[in-house]
Amino acid sequence: MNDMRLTERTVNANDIKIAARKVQVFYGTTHAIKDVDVDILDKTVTAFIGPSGCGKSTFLRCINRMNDTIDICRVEGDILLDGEDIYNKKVDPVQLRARVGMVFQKPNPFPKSIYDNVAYGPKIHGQVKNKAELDEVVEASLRKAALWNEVKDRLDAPGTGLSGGQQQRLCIARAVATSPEVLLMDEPCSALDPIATAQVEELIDELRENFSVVIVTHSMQQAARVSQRTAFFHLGNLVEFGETGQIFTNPRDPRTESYITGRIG
Ligand SMILES: Nc1ncnc2c1ncn2[C@@H]1O[C@H](COP(=O)(O)OP(=O)(O)OP(=O)(O)O)[C@@H](O)[C@H]1O
Repeated sequence: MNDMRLTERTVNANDIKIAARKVQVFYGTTHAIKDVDVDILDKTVTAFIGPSGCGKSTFLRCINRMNDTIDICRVEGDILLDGEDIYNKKVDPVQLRARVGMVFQKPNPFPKSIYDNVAYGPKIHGQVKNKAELDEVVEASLRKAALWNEVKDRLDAPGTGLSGGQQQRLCIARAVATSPEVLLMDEPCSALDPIATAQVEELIDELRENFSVVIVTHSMQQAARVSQRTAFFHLGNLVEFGETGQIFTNPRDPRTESYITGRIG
């Protein structure tokens, strides 16, 4: 823990982007998330930490309704994006996911070219007028994901032919291409080497200039490096939520302290 570089950055925007209230999640009879209230701030990186199985990914998936795709999963309570209930019947989950993008633990590029992987979202959401604009979005997104230099000469090659780390950066480029307001990242660096991890962490820091990032991570060093706020989950409960520096240096709950000092997990 000594090499942990605690984030000194202050939170600038105090706007609440996502407000979760009394959120409960069940998989059949398994009660995976219990009464979670949390405010995710705009232009802020929020880290979700906690031992395996505590519900981090489940709660993350509530924020863009990815749990809708799991038959036995039931979500209760309210999740508001800019004050609007994302579980309202009028909300189209596909539109929601353009606003609340997601990067998964395992890179999952489409079986398409590198170019088409990134171009897909802006095209289906009608965000570009012509090929020149699309080219610009593709290049800008690949640059943001620190992948442009490695792929600029082979944009027509299949995305699935890239290395694991490159595929993950391609998925990040795909997610940022629609200019989401919120980006959810579920252990995005677990398939990356230290260099690519550092690039992605840098990218996360840049992304928060424009929107909110929520990252699930098993690495407390990573949480400390990239986030301004940290939420500690344990057995489906949100035990503690606050400024990252406070959570790591002065946790209020003994369960948080045990986890960050390596006694549970
Ligand atoms: N698709 C599913 N079907 C049934 N139960 C599930 C499903 N996904 C998760 N669960 C259960 O929900 C609980 C929380 O799991 P979740 O994957 O959200 O935890 P996590 O904190 O992200 O874990 P990890 O760090 O290991 O990824 C666990 O008890 C898990 O077994």
